[in-house]
Amino acid sequence: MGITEKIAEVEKEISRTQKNKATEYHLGLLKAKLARYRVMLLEPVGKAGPKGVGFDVVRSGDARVAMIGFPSVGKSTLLSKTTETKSEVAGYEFTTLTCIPGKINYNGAQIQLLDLPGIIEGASQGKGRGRQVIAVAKTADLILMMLDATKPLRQRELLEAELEAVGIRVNTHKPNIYFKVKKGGGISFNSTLKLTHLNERLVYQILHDYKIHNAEVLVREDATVDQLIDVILGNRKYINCLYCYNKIDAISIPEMDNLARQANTVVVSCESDLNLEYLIDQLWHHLSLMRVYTKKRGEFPDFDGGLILKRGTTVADVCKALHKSLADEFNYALVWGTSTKHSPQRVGLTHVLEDEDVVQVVKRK
Ligand SMILES: Nc1nc2c(ncn2[C@@H]2O[C@H](COP(=O)(O)OP(=O)(O)OP(=O)(O)O)[C@@H](O)[C@H]2O)c(=O)[nH]1
Repeated sequence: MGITEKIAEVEKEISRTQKNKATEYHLGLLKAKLARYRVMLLEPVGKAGPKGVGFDVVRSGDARVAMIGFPSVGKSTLLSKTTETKSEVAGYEFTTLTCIPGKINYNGAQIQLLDLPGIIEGASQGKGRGRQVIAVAKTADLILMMLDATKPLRQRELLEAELEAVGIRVNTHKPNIYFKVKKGGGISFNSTLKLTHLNERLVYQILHDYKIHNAEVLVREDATVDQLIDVILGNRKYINCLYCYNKIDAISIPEMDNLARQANTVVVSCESDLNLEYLIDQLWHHLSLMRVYTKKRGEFPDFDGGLILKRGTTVADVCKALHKSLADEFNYALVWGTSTKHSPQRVGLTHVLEDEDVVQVVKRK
């Protein structure tokens, strides 16, 4: 029996099994098995496929957004409406796969938008080009899930299930579980709170299933079996996802209102140019980007050449971005903006900046 058949069989058994306290243990083991098979399918050992070639798009700009969605949801239309002129959009063609990168300029940042065509369906089953596409999706700072507002809501569930199956976790945090494989000493299992999904026996069995006999496990949240498996496998990617419903020109206002109220969701019409600016603004926010302007003593801030940084950036990061030795010569910085009580305020290297702050670095004499 091939891996795909084995996966199908375990999936069938999981869906057949009723979910209750009595079956929790059995289900946990099935999930561990399923995750193990999926890893075998997606990351085959040996030289199953050309590594590093086939689907490699040069990273450019300040952030990368991977757009996924079923065919004909309007991905190409969005790309042509929001990104730079077609002549600058290069097509990367590798066998059957074409990935089109476009560039969005917003707030002085360059955001690379990748159109990963028709990708994801069947990717978790190891079908065709899926594997390389997933590798690219995993390098994204944000996933933009394009959905068709005129189609049933199930499309979102299908795409989410595919992402889940290939090890991409969206809009969630890394489980708070400490896990370390050891050379000896058996398995030590502890938790800092009462667990409702995991117990010692189940954790031992799952680790046993992965042929891990010596390890330290410390669970610091009421984690599920799936979260434990994610931590054991260790190759999960936690990426934020923005849901974009296109074609709102073709649905009623109450329907649109319903969609727009969902979390992390933007509704647009690419064809009628509705709400596209808001979509780009939301991309910027979900990417957690911010601008910081620098200023020399006695001069106006350089509002054209701002630095694009991740939210949570400190003065030390700005120094690093400006010059590698600047932090060593640093005396103090003056900051104007919302991160300070007064403007300007004298701050040190650890001061956390906010969007549109102006920074003047004063070096030691
Ligand atoms: N009503 C409506 N139709 C749209 C809108 N945006 C795109 N379409 C139509 O949807 C169809 C598919 O659009 P594309 O941009 O080619 O979709 P795609 O997702 O790139 O499709 P693939 O290349 O097959 O992956 C086209 O006929 C568009 O005219 C929209 O906002 N409203």
